[in-house]
Amino acid sequence: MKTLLAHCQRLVVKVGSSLVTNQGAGLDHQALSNWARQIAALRESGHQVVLVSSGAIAEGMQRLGWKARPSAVHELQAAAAVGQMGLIQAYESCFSQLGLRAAQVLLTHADLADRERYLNARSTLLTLLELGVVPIINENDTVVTDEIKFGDNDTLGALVTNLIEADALVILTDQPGLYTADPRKDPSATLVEHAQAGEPTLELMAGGAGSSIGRGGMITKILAAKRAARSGAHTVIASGHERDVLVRLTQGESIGTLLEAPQLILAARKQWLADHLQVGGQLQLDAGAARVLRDEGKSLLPIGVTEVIGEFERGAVVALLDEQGRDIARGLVNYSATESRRIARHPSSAIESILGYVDQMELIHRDNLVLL
Ligand SMILES: Nc1ncnc2c1ncn2[C@@H]1O[C@H](COP(=O)(O)OP(=O)(O)O)[C@@H](O)[C@H]1O
Ligand SMILES: N[C@@H](CCC(=O)OP(=O)(O)O)C(=O)O
Repeated sequence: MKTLLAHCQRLVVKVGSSLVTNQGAGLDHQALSNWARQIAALRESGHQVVLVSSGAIAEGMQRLGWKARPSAVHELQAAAAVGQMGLIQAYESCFSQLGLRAAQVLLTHADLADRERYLNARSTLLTLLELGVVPIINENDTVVTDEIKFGDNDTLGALVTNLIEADALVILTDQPGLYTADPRKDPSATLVEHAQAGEPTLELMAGGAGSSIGRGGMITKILAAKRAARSGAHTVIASGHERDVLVRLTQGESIGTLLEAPQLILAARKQWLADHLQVGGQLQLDAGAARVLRDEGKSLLPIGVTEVIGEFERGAVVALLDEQGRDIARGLVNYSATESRRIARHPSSAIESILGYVDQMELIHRDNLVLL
């Protein structure tokens, strides 16, 4: 069990408001530089890390000189907009001192529910990781209100985990992990070291936030672990104050609470693609394309498509038909039906001259394709 995280290469690390701020008084710069140093060490050891960080509202309150968290949503949104500047400046300075580039990415849950935006966010994040950049994500609080009311970046962490198919979600908070009851209220509560993500009993243990700074509490972390497990990712809930917590976790040490995903990533993703999305259209494949997909696990290139059936947007789920018309696979398509029709039967090298731009060389990337 100890070694589970040791096998995880792509990680989403989420740090909550309760950690990022210094008892509510602005940002804890020492803590930020500490995580940046650990993330730099992780990159050195070949890991890819996306950071989901809260703290915009807390920092905004400090900058605006507000003593108490406002209850009016528009004031929270204003504070988040002011504070996000400080948050990202602080990270930028920590990472640049370590010779690492960071990038700011603001997302909403709705962005990730929209297929086209989902694919755009996915390819941007994966490109940033390939470039060795550390993406720092927060909610785009200006355009949403639900999240800000519940203060729940845990869910965003899980959605990002699903989006980039991370191997693990590490949720750092102000407690050593999940306890059998809220330890602030029940001193006899004990630490849960290991459980299966999605186990219903976990939800009974978790209470709301313990401080006036954090909002979601443990329940959002438990639900985030359940969601992360849908794409096969394990979740660890641990204290952000624990020395070298990220480095030690990836070395296989058992710290905090490990919520294990029941399925392997590919199996879970397969299930998700096969179960959760309706088919927007169909692509008729030639015999060669059907064979390499089936036997060699390749991506689908436009040259192997003979006909495009239906109307769909980029990011739609389409069915892939073999020469006999059998539905052999599902996949998320990188081009709309109109574009797909134009590039079908052509080599990928011709995409740019036909469409005037290239998004991806594949019509459907292998990672977004499941054989039935
Ligand atoms: N079963 C539990 N185990 C641990 N902490 C719990 C539990 N139930 C509720 N909590 C509370 O959840 C808080 C962490 O959530 P929150 O304040 O929202 O943090 P964050 O800002 O890191 O998301 C803890 O400080 C604790 O008081
Ligand atoms: N996006 C906002 C609120 C997010 C939030 O409070 O989340 P969390 O403390 O992680 O449960 C912020 O950065 O302040």
